[in-house]
Amino acid sequence: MISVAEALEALFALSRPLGTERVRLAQAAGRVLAQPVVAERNQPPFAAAAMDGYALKGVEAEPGAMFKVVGTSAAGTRFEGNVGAGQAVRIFTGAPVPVGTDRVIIQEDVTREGNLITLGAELDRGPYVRPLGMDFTIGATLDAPRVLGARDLALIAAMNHAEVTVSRRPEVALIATGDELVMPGETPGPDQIIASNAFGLKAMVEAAGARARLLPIARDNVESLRTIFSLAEGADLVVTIGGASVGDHDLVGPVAAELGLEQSFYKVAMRPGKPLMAGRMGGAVMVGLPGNPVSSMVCGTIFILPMLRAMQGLGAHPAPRKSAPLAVDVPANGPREHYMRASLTPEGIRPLARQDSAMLSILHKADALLVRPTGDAARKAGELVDYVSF
Ligand SMILES: Nc1nc2c(c(=O)[nH]1)N[C@H]1C(S)=C(S)[C@@H](COP(=O)(O)OP(=O)(O)OC[C@H]3O[C@@H](n4cnc5c(N)ncnc54)[C@H](O)[C@@H]3O)O[C@H]1N2
Ligand code: MOO
Repeated sequence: MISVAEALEALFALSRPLGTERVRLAQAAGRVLAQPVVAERNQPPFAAAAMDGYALKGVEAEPGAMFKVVGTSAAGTRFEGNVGAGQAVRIFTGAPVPVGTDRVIIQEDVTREGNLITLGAELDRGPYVRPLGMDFTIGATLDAPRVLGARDLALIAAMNHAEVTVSRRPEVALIATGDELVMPGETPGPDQIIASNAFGLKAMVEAAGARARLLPIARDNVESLRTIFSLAEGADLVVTIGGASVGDHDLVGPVAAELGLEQSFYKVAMRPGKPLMAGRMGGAVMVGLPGNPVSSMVCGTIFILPMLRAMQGLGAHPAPRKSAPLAVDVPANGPREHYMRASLTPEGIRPLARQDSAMLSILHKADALLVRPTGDAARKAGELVDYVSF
């Protein structure tokens, strides 16, 4: 059995970065920016008013001073003239500050009669002028790679780009296997259960930028598995769920081998998730997840998500870890790296009472996976331990 770190290395070796494509900005949220974005303009492109009021020369802004209003500068339509001594221009937020002025007096500090304004006894400090390029200037760069979020997209739009170059979304085919499974909403037979894993994994991989294809359930026979594998044609990553262990009905490995799987590894020293397999299958990477519901979701978090990030050009990095003090004592760990379902409390991280890899209700309560290294000694409450957040 190989270690989790070795398995991840092998998976990264299989996960080549996919190509890139251009997408409209409105479709770019959540995508991975593949090329830097460079500002094509200054923002603001002119000195702009930050408040509604009157633009005038700052040196003339004395309490009680009077000015003649000679025009208007609105957002979108500037005042074209030159503003002389004793003159002011009515101005609105976002409008270009006229030539000859460098200060905006807010309208609350002004009384106006006809074309004459008088400044109040106490003036706001101002100057309420945003200099040209105050936000960013031509050539300012947003670096790649990065996952594009709301703030990135607002900035890229302001830089005047209608499209961006992003990594192609990984196509992920999800194959649940087992005679015991029926789809949610169907009526299970007496010995059947509901197929849940592929739904959790679909949500997980889509949140990581992939496009998921939920294939029909493959039955525990060679023909059915062959047929469903053929529906995965064209995917970048084929993920099977279940049928990975050593039982007579665990046929995923043999059928995948018959279909050309070049196996990279089988079995990892981790708990849950031991019977994990992976390899290259034609143009795709194949990962065989264990069927136990918690095992498949933990393996999704620890292996599939980092692979999807690597495929999208974000680099080969394990699931990010943080550390927290233990809220309780924990016993020594065995020979497999243990990802314990745990909750983060004000007292520290606390493993949940039951750790059976079949229990989705426990996984659902957990907000962290407490990582116990292989052969780790017993640990006391208060000792710092690593965890992976969900
Ligand atoms: N003799 C041994 N038995 C087992 C070993 C072993 O080393 N020796 N390993 C155990 C471990 S650890 C795991 S994990 C499981 C994984 O087995 P498989 O990957 O072959 O999974 P299945 O047997 O198909 O299913 C296990 C369990 O999960 C349920 N399941 C499967 N798919 C789904 C799904 N899509 N949605 C919900 N539940 C699913 C299935 O009904 C079983 O209850 O093997 C141990 N055995
Ligand atoms: O490896 Mo299994 O996933 O412990 O239940």
